[in-house]
Amino acid sequence: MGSEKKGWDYSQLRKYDISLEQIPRLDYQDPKVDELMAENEPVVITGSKLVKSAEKWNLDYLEKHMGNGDFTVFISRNYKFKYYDEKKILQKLPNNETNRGVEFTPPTKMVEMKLPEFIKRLKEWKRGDERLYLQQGLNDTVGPAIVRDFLKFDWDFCNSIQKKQNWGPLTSNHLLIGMEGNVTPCHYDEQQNLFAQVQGYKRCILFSPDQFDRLYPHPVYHPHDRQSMVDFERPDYSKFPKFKDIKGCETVMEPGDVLYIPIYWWHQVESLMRGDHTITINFWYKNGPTGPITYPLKSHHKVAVMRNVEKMLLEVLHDPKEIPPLMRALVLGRYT
Ligand SMILES: CCC[C@@H](CC(=O)O)C(=O)C(=O)O
Ligand SMILES: [Zn+2]
Repeated sequence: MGSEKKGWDYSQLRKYDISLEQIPRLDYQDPKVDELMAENEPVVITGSKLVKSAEKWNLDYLEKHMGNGDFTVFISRNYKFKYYDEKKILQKLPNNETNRGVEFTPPTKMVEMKLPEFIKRLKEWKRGDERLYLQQGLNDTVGPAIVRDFLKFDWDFCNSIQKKQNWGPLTSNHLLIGMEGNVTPCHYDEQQNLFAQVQGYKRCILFSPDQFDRLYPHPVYHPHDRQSMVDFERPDYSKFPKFKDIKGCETVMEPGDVLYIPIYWWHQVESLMRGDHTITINFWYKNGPTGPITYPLKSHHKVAVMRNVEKMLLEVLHDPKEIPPLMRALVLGRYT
């Protein structure tokens, strides 16, 4: 996959003991793109003009035109930005009761920051400093120039995909400005995703939903729901033995590339080390109505079933510790 002529090389990729194939890279006019997407298979779509109007979005342009709004910035003491759901953290409610969350220390701080401050900290960053990752849903607080660029995205291109693949509505576009070396650890989302690279190089490592039992997601009630418990750089094979058999695929995104990340597909995303900052715009879509059910169920349907079983068991048992003995009694010696 190394491609010096394209401005990056292997030394900028973090090293993992994982077998990875290449995600196909196909021109946006290639009919095979639609076939792969229809099969919920990832594909890098090249040559589209989806975010061409944003190719001029360098830091100076953004500072000038992004407006004076507050942007959501995550701050990490290391290079990882593992997502957590605040609503699942034990919280004191106004009436001194608590929600049904869990004790949890967030691994990153989430702050609201003006863009000039974010850019200043990005430019002044040196090794050992806290890392920053701007992750902001694009909304109408941005300046008119950005709105103009946004309106000039190739909406015919993504709307035609949405229609062909029978997806639900576009729910959001997130602007992602990451520092070189930042990593979003392995997780899955419950939406279809067109992941459009605007500036810099981003490595995307993907795993099919059928790798669920090799990636050990946190329990559904945990703030790190949907996130893998496995630390790719130092996997604990005693706790996560099946991770040894993990099989995935990867690509290094270049400006202009659009990666289709299918719903429920695991992905880990890294801004190349010793690269420049990266800018990405993602397009999250609700999934469309499930087509005709065929048996055995597809792996992503089984993930949805497992999530529902977990939620139901938590609802009726209340205590997560009651789940393993009940599931063992239900399965062992009876279904095994
Ligand atoms: C907030 C979204 C982060 C992104 C990964 C990355 O670019 O670091 C991702 O996981 C996605 O687009 O689904
Ligand atoms: Zn994601």
